[in-house]
Amino acid sequence: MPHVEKGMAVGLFGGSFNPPHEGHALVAETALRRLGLDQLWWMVTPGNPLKSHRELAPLAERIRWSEAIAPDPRIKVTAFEKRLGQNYTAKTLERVRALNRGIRFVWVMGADNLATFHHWQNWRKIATTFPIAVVDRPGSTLAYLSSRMAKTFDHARVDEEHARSLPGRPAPAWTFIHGPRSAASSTALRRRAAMEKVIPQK
Ligand SMILES: Nc1ncnc2c1ncn2[C@@H]1O[C@H](COP(=O)(O)OP(=O)(O)OP(=O)(O)O)[C@@H](O)[C@H]1O
Ligand SMILES: O=C(O)c1ccc[n+]([C@@H]2O[C@H](COP(=O)([O-])O)[C@@H](O)[C@H]2O)c1
Repeated sequence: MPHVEKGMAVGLFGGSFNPPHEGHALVAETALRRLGLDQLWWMVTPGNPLKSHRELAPLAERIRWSEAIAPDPRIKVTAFEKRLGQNYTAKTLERVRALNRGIRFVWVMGADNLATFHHWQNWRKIATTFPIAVVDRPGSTLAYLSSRMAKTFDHARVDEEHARSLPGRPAPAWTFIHGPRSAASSTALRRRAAMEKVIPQK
């Protein structure tokens, strides 16, 4: 895990990054700025437990691509979940907390994940242990109206005006951050790359 100093505010941004793109970079920069973070850990997962791994590029490549797209020194690209030998976020966060007392962590994710968050292993435990920042994504702006997580923890929603206070808040506490958006997606990039293989571009 990256080195941290006591009292720091650290965002945890997990993803497949298969491949990483400008949308991810925008989420990272938005989280750093709006949450007032000292660091953002860009956590490349060995594999999302809910997604097929058929098209998943090797971890080493996803790390290398991520480092190239995230030059801000506050962004720490890491894949420590692989070393922990598991890919469930609740378990990862338990380890992160145990090994980093005195750090103010926030889980950061795109709004599309808000809609499916209640399918994650021990999702209530995550939401009652870590503050959560949800960053807007085209197509998922209204996810907070219908998602089970948002409904369950409606009482714990923090106005985005107070987003900077999120790292210090006891969970449950979550906010939805609006701002510049990017429609980029890894699926679209993989499709384009596959097309270019079939029809080589000049
Ligand atoms: N364009 C985007 N805007 C906001 N959040 C995003 C965007 N793209 C990805 N994210 C968020 O970044 C994290 C990592 O996403 P992921 O690596 O799965 O990218 P993806 O483009 O959604 O991939 P795929 O298309 O393969 O599902 C997730 O929390 C996701 O919600
Ligand atoms: O723990 C789970 O059950 C779980 C289910 C789905 C996704 N996640 C995590 O959510 C993060 C975003 O995943 P992804 O594939 O949308 O980039 C990544 O860190 C995944 O490991 C975790």
